[in-house]
Amino acid sequence: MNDLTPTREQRTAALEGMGCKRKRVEDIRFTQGRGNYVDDVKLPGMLHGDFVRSPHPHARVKTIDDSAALKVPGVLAVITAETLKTVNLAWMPTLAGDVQMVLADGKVLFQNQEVAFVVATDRYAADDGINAVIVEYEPLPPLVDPFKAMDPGAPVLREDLVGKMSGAHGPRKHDNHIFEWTVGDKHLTDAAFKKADVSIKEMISYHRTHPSPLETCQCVCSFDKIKGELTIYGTFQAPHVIRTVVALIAKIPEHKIHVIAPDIGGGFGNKVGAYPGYICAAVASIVTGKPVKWVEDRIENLTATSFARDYHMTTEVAATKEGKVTGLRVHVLADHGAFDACADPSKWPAGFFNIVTGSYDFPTAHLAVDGVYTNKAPGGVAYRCSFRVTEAAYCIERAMDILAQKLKMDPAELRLKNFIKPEQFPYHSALGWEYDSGDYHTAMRKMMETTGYAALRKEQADKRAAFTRGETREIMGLGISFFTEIVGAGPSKNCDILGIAMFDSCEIRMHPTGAGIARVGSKSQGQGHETTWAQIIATEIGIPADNIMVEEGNTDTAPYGLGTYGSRSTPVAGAAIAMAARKIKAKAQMIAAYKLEVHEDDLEFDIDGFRVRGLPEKFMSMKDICWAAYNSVPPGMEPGLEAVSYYDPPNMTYPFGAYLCVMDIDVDTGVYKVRRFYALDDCGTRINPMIIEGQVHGGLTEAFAIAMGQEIRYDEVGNVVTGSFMDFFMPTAVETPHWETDFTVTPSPHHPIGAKGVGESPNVGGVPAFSNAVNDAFSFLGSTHIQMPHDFWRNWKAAKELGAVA
Ligand code: PCD
Ligand SMILES: [Cu+]
Repeated sequence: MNDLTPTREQRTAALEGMGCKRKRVEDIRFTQGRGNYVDDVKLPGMLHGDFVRSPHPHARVKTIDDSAALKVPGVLAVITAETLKTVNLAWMPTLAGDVQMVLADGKVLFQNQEVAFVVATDRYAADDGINAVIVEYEPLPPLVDPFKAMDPGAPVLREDLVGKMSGAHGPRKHDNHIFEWTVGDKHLTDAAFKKADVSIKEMISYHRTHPSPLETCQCVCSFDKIKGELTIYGTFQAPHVIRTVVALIAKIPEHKIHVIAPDIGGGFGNKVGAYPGYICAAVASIVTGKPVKWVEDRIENLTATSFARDYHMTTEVAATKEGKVTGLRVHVLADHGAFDACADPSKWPAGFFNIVTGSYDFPTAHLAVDGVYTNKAPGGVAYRCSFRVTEAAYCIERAMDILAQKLKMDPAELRLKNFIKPEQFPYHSALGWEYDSGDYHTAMRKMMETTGYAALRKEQADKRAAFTRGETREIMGLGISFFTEIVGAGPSKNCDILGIAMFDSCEIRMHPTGAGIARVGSKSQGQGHETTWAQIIATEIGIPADNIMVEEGNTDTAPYGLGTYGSRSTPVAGAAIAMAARKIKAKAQMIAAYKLEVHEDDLEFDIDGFRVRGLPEKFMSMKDICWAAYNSVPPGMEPGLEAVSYYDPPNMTYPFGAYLCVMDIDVDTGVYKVRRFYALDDCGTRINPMIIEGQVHGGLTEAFAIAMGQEIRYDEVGNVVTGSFMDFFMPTAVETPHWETDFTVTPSPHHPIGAKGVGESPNVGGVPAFSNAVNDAFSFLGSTHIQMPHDFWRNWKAAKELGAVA
């Protein structure tokens, strides 16, 4: 060896593999305005479609008169439910087993519901056309309050379901009832409550909100009449699922449908489902023979394509007087809006809400969820949380604080006392999950030490005393959240979408010169998959990440995958990538053995190639093996170096974290200041620490938004009053707090590289930390639970109701 021979460290660094803070390769195009989004797709002769929407939350549609609209210059067609009926597309199936109107069929069920689709030569003409369509409505009484949905005299919303006393998830109790879902042991839980020394009961609501990605939902549909082929460019988090759904409902053979999800400007769950715009643009393209673009505006996005949360959780915890939890009972009233279009795996009507026992060792628990229809937009998407996990984490983390308050115990101490212990993993929860791994005590103690938790409590006690003496008008809150996420849907034994098992896939093809392409079934919306997927391959096969091109989103080239949401890409697609890489490596080893004239078993992998055991100078680099794969493979072996893997995970992964929010609130104005926010995340093996940090920053910012003001609100007659960023809180850099991030590493025992998801964790853990901080600040004035969102006005109102403000 001479001085120019790279060291092992240098060889490892050159790969930029797992653990490296590799710069995001996709940002080169994004930061130079060279991204290719759906709105950048401009096809020759392309038309534009836009919707006539209902001003009423609940009304009968008497007539739709399009004669004036068709006279508007540039308007070519007006599509209504009647048009769609001719192709059997007036209604579409939802992911939750319900059906949904594509365009109003006799009735409208929420404000801004799609009523007619106007197709024109440009967007302006389409808009003029919309204004010229005359719709005659007969208003009906709106049902806004979910608690009144099952009243005997409640207006019946879904006339198509009248008399159907059973739905996709079992029996229905009322015409406005969708399902009841129960888990756990009711009998044992009731017994635990009877025996309990202490118990708490609280109605904890997680208000309706919306993911509102920067780029709204959109598509371009182009039907080629001669070939009978439909190409759809769209903002899809799950392109293959869209292809299958289109094949099933439009009866076009699946190989004649090309779905392409180009660059996506944020998804956050909003782009999982299928919306009327996609169907209408496709039908319009088939009818006109021209490509048709549909791009929703901000108001349409906020008010019509999906929502998140809207869970009303009556929560009870039983405990001993020493603070050991003995039982959990939760009833959820879930407001699903006008159609059940919840984006969950098919068998899970309330997603994975049964993770509600959280990080604690509850010997017994019982959960019941009732889903109801109201005159609100349909949806129920995850919004940066794996299928109702943020609702569950909020529920249990608020409840633990309320219990601590009742027991007069420190909430950190109460948590430490009840955590699942490291030796209990794999842990079987009372509500049916098997937690793969965790070390909660270590994470919690690290959080407490790093933040100086004890000193902060002391400061709080002093401030409270000063407040009581009238020396200050500021109160201080410490918001702890210790969450357990469940991500990586999922094992095919219990997770599917419309019958398709939730595996994921990767195909790697190595080229002769030591570069390659990896095609994956996931679809990045900003997460940085082009960067991180190449890092996994780099470490696995010893080819620099820079030499691996990652491609996602084109259903013609990518292997079938279930897409990106629920932080499933790392747990599922990430595993498929590692497994495909290992197949490449196994073949490479055979080639190297042949070339080095040794037995395969005499070789060991060494960073970027294979070395003969005991003969360190006999080495063949991966790069050279790639070349050999195309000219001198062992006799009988097929040339080439490529592999495919479809990975069905044996279990979910369970990331966790310990967060602390330190907040000061001025009682006279309700103005809060987030003094500190510390977030420790454990996502197992870390692929790219810089991307993880970015994910945590983004997720915490959304958590901050949700907890502190963001809300989709309806007035009492069903008008949606938060339809723009004037009213819907979207924090900018000005409001956003400073984030302190930290980590521990507890690998997943079943994942090939030990990684768990992380993208959603900060939202799941963040919301309770903020809310607990506000509640903790006010608790000494006598409150137990103040409802989110905690904007200035509500804080001031809370202070007033608690007698702190005259
Ligand atoms: N351990 C680990 C984990 C992870 N990672 C990284 O991180 C990321 C993320 O991941 P995950 O967790 O796996 O996830 P994903 O699947 O990929 O994704 C999803 C998520 O993601 C998040 N994030 C984000 N970002 C951005 N930028 N954008 C967006 O849109 C978004 N979204 C959000 C959401 S909402 Mo849902 O849908 O609601 O359910 S779900 C979600 C990527 O890149 C990866 O690779 C690493 O590195 N390591
Ligand atoms: Cu969720």
